[in-house]
This record gives sequence, structure tokens and C-alpha cells, in this order.
Amino acid sequence: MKKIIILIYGILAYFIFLIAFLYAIGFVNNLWVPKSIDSGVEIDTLNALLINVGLLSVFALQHSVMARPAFKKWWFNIIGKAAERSTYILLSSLALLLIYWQWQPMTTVLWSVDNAVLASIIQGVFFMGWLIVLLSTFMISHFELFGLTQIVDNLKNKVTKEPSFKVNYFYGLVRHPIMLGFIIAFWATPTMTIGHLLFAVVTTSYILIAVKFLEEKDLKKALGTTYTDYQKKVPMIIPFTKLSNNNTIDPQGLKSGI
Ligand SMILES: C[S@@+](CC[C@H](N)C(=O)[O-])C[C@H]1O[C@@H](n2cnc3c(N)ncnc32)[C@H](O)[C@@H]1O
Repeated sequence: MKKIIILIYGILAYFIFLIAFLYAIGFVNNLWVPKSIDSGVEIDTLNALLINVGLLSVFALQHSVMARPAFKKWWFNIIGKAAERSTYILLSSLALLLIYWQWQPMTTVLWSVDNAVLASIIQGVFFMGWLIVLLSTFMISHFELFGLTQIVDNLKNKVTKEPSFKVNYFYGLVRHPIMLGFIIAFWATPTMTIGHLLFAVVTTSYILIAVKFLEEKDLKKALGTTYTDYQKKVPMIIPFTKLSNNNTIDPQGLKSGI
């Protein structure tokens, strides 16, 4: 019975994530959704700034603290291994929904592309960013990343395998394609308002800091020279910026759990 409840919980968490992810696409570029980054009644600039930075900080804190190995180890004992990832996904999605709900528009336009062709190209780049995000999740392990593998294995009394380190497809071009996709999607807009710029600057800064000082630190600790070799051969976030594009990585390392 407990396993079925965990299964339903995990599936629900995944659906809430899907809603938050799809809503993000509309939110960031003012498409389709009732409340977007530039819609709603404006309040004074300082209050809007404080509220928006506060909202993004809630997401950043939740996302960073709950992803650390030490926190996970402690949290496993409370929530159980099977439901840990789903809970992480659920809380991240709720933090995103809070951002969409409470975001304060700051609609002064900083720049706007009037040329229809150029605006369509920028819109295309925006969608390409989201596609990179989605495809990259499948290149590491979409279902494990979003907790579904864990809840199904739990139902089958199977121990979920430790995720393996990947250097395939986009991961051979940059070390963080998911984050690259987000950065592209957050900056590619035909009309840049103060609110959108704030969103892009804060999220990009958070991504770069979290990736460099948290995620990569954990990966280096878990994988040792396999990861440092990978760092030497594959650029962090901008493709083709390393002299050597030979990304052959020690195959022994690929088997390590991370
Ligand atoms: C949200 S994903 C982001 C991955 C990566 N930073 C990116 O932007 O594509 C975070 C998880 O991916 C894992 N991860 C990062 N690089 C990986 C790789 N090359 N192969 C497998 N898992 C990886 C991390 O250990 C972490 O659990």
C-alpha cells in the first residue's frame, strides 16, 4: 500500500513539474498564459525589485540546499530514498509556481526588435533554448532526474541504480547543456523590459554560481580525475571554447555512481 501511495505521489509530483515547466515557457516570453513576466498591475519599482529578487532567492535556496549530497543523506532517513527525488521536484515546481503567481511586473521597455523577421528569429532561438533543456534531460536520464525511475523501482522492490556519468551528445559539447538551454531561453526575447532583464540577470548569475561552486564541486568529489579530465576537455557552458575538442573520457569513470 505504501509503495502505491509513493507511486501516486511521484506521478503527481511529475505532473506538477510538467505544468510548471510548460507554464515557464509562456511566462518568460509573455505567450499564452494569463499571468506572465510583463503582465499585471505595476507597483513601485523598489518594492517590485525586492519581491522579485526574494521570489527568485526562495527557488535558488530550495534548489541548491536540497540538491547537496549531505542534505540528501539526512533527508533520505526522513522521507525515504524512493520519494526523495519526487519531493525535490515537487518543491522546486511549487517554488516556480510561487514565482509566476507573485512576480511583480516592471514593464519599462529597455529594447525592442521591431523588424518582424528578426523578432521571429529571436523567438525561434527562445524555443530552441527550451528544446535544448528538454533533450538534455533525456541525454542524462530524464526519468531518473524527475524521480519516476525511483518510484517504479520501489514498486518492483528493485534498488535504483546510481546514476552514471554521461559525456554523450550535448554533454560532449558543454558540461551543462540544461543550464545553457535555460540561459538562452531567458535572454532571447524580442522585447526586453526591466522585469525580464532582472529575471535574466539573477537567474543567469545563480546558474553560473551554483554550477561552478556547488554542482561541479560535488561531481569532482564523486568522480575525481574523470570529472577534472572532462573539465579540461569540454567547456562549461559556451560550446567550442576549448582548444582541444577531444572529449574521450576515462571509461572507468563512466561507470561511477554520482
Ligand atoms: C538539473 S541536472 C543539471 C545537469 C547539468 N548541470 C546541465 O546543465 O546539464 C543536475 C543533475 O545532473 C547531474 N549531472 C551533471 N552532469 C552530469 C553528467 N555529465 N552526466 C550525468 N549526470 C550529470 C548532477 O549530478 C545533478 O544530479
